[in-house]
Amino acid sequence: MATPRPLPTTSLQLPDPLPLDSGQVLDGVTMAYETYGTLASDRRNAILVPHALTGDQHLASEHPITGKPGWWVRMVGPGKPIDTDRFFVICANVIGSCMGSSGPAALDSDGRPWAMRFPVITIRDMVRAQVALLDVLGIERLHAVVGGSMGGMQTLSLAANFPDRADRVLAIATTARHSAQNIAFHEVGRQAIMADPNWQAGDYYGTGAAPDKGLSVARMAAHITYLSEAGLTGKFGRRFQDRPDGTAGGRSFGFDADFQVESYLRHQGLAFTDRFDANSYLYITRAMDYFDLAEEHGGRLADAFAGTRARFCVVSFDTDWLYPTSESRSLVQALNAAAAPVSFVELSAPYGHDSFLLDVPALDRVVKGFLE
Ligand SMILES: CC(=O)SCCNC(=O)CCNC(=O)[C@H](O)C(C)(C)COP(=O)(O)OP(=O)(O)OC[C@H]1O[C@@H](n2cnc3c(N)ncnc32)[C@H](O)[C@@H]1OP(=O)(O)O
Ligand SMILES: N[C@@H](CCO)C(=O)O
Repeated sequence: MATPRPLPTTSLQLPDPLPLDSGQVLDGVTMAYETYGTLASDRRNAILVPHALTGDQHLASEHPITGKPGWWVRMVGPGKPIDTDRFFVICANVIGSCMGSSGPAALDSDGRPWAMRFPVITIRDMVRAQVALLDVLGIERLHAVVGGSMGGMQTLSLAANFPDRADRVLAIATTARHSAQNIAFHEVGRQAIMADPNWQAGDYYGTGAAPDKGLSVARMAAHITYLSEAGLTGKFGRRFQDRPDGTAGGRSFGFDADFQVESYLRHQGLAFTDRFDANSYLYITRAMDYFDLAEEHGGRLADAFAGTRARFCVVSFDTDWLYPTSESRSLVQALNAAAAPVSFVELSAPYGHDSFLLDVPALDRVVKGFLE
């Protein structure tokens, strides 16, 4: 199958100041985004794909830092479930992130990095920025909005706050509210970053020493939550890591990475620091923790969807303990109570929360079917 041909990453400045949930207003917001496929003359074939916590606009194109394929290249492209021969697909880096859209690592109008002067943002703020981008692109109504994890939160927020903007809403491996456990894991990560002496209250840009140790530990802890016990056992079990000289590993009676799973996590943590900014990690995890769609709409989740005319599809994975199926069921019940048309499927996959990024053919079928 042909590789999708994205336009190169583009960025633009939103024409109007962006009002934020905090009460602040963000001026001169930059949105970095990629598009795939061709916009139909009636502009009705657009699909917005918001990304997850550490994702970016490189949905189906090579990542410029890691050189790896885009994070959903298996899902998006010609003939794929999100078929770029039919649909015009838009993926924008969320505000607060670090791949070109406005965020703590970007420069303020005074030419200095925002750092911790960047306002605290919410999922709804991210969505406001994406809707403003759609306005600039002249897309009034989406064929669909599709996202997993934090991308799924954005699909729900868009449906709730901009009910006329999407015909279909596909929310995968997500939740309508961050739980105490979700917040707790994020707090461990944030504390690891802020305890790193290189963090310097967020003013580390240009010092040559970023809080990589803290960010790496944050990612290690978070990465465990994206996997499943069975997945980790299947991949590594209690096997020892070979030593750097190639000899068989074992108990070192020290604190090297004796076990493969330790070595793997250290690798995941370190690799993450190459592509992600520690302050962005603070801001985006905070936005996720604040996410509570019911609270935003008077306390009853069904009321969040009162004005929607979209069709919904909710997908969970049986091994996802971060956003378990029970949370998807609550979401579906709320959609039912709002009389919104919704289909729901719990898919079986061994990989845990990150199953939505991996090879799960049943997910491909659900996505393709729902977009028809
Ligand atoms: C939705 C969005 O917006 S995208 C989100 C952002 N993107 C991501 O989260 C992608 C990063 N996450 C991952 O890669 C996640 O691990 C997954 C679960 C999605 C990918 O799973 P898999 O493809 O099965 O990869 P896996 O988890 O086995 O990791 C492979 C990596 O671990 C390394 N590794 C495997 N075993 C070991 C070990 N014993 N010691 C050290 N490193 C190891 C591999 O060398 C490989 O490294 P590389 O990525 O630098 O090439
Ligand atoms: N692993 C993905 C999903 C987390 O929810 C990410 O890093 O964004």
